[in-house]
Amino acid sequence: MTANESVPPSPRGAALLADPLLNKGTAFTPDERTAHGLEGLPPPAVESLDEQARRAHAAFLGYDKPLNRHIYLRQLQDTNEALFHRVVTEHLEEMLPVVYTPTVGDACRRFSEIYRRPRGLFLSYEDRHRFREILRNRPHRDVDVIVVTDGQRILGLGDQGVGGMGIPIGKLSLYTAIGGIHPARTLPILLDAGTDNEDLLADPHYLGRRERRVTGAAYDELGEALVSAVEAELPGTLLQWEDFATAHARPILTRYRDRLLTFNDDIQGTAAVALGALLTAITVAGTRLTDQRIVVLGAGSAAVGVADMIRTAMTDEGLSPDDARARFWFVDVDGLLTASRDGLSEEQRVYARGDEQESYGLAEVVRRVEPTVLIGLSTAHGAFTEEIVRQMASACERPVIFPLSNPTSHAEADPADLARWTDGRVLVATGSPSPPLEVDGHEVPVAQANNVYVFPAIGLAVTAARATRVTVRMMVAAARAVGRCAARSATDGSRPAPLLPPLRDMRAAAREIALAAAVAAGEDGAAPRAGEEDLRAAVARAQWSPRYDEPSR
Ligand SMILES: NC(=O)c1ccc[n+]([C@@H]2O[C@H](COP(=O)([O-])OP(=O)(O)OC[C@H]3O[C@@H](n4cnc5c(N)ncnc54)[C@H](O)[C@@H]3O)[C@@H](O)[C@H]2O)c1
Ligand SMILES: O=C(O)C[C@H](O)C(=O)O
Ligand SMILES: [Mn+2]
Repeated sequence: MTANESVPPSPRGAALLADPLLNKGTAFTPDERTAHGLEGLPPPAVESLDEQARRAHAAFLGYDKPLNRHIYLRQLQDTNEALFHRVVTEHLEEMLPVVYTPTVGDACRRFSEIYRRPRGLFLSYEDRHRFREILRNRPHRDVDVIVVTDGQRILGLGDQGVGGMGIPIGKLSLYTAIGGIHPARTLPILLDAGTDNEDLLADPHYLGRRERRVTGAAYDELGEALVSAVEAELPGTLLQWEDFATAHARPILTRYRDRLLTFNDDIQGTAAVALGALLTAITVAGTRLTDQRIVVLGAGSAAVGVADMIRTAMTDEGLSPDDARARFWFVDVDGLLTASRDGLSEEQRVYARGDEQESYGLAEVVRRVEPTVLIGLSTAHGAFTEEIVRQMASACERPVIFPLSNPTSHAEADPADLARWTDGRVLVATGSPSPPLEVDGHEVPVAQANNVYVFPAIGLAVTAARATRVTVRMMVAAARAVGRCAARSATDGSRPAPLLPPLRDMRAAAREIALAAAVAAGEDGAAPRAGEEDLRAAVARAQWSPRYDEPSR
């Protein structure tokens, strides 16, 4: 800071209580209350953070509906960040479905109705020439992680316009609660390109641009305006792309992955968690990755991203690229992807079958292929029917079935049905949280194969290792680390086994996954070289635990 720039005065009194990063509420001590002009403002009781957290948890439980619990927690976050994160961290299993998927989907749908206070930045197409200036209005100077969406493909719910802001906010809450990125160093961004959702366009309360989405060159200009503003104003910040429609997701990633520190969570984060869960599943099943026959329902950016990473792992294990490709059958809304189909993108064409002429539907593909693995990223609720699952299970001892579409209302199957239809032989993971299964009188948790196992760890990795790029090898290393963490908690004999580490151990798992990605970053020249023990220490240091401290602002 130069002599001419003045340090902004620390807020006092009511202004201090209104700053969620400095506010301690009832935890301000009598001395602090005197020193900062707070006497008489909070009620007389002086509480510790733990006491506040217990009271907040009781208040949370006082709401019955998940959306009301979400609103309560968001309001707590906007009032007192340390307290919010303490409560979420301590009750991760209970609160993840409320802060995040599936309830965040409702919060996005009803964004304009439940809106209370601004958070992050809204960048509109009209302002594209002034993004750098607007970025300077960000609430905090130094940012480690940005999550940006344009709201066009929110979970499986389609175009939510500015309502999509719920997703970057939710994801960044978990960057903090799990990855330990300081809340002051996170920035959610909503890129407002308009909306094609007729209900929103007609809704008098809609809070976004009431215009149709810009497309083509204008859309590309919008993305470029964001990237150049971030490069100029926040160089070195991790930029995570989230819930972009498939038509934009991959082109954006291809355009920017070698230019700045960036990744697409739906393509790469999803892939890493799916591969991690698959590696555990085949360990439990006692089979080899290179022997799997994999049917994928859905051929959007998430599905192709998952197959691409599994394919990389297969070639790492000795399969030729062509043989690895031949292990996959993709089925989308028009049926099997075949070489004779028109309109496939370059990434999809990789998986188009040359040996089949007809675009059979899923049931027929499962009958012909006898898959060992069935992955759903289709948004098609209930698409893994009893007939299909029984057919698969008749030809495979331990069918691996991952209905990964979110939220729950779009999942391809319910794990309890899968367990019934396979006599408990299924190895299952879902995208949204699922209640535990009853197997032989025991409760068996169902793994949540959601990119939440990966993105907070990637944030922690790049921050600790001072990485400048997110490389493919970093993501594959993260996936393998997810698998290792899970293998430790998977029971070998029990049916079905949990395929991912328990949510309560996620902060520890995030450190291990981050370490693996950080080591890979060094090997790839994407971060300064450092020894593993130094990196382990750097990761541990970088993981902030929720407490009252002096945030860097
Ligand atoms: N578990 C996770 O971590 C995770 C991560 C990313 C995405 N997802 C979920 O994956 C889903 C898809 O995401 P995307 O970005 O790839 O979406 P997308 O809209 O780009 O792709 C959907 C694909 O499914 C196909 N499809 C649609 N209806 C179908 C049907 N009835 N039968 C067969 N195929 C059908 C479409 O043809 C398309 O190929 C979403 O529900 C999203 O929430 C989950
Ligand atoms: O947001 C999630 O829960 C996972 C994933 O990013 C999705 O788009 O479904
Ligand atoms: Mn997503």
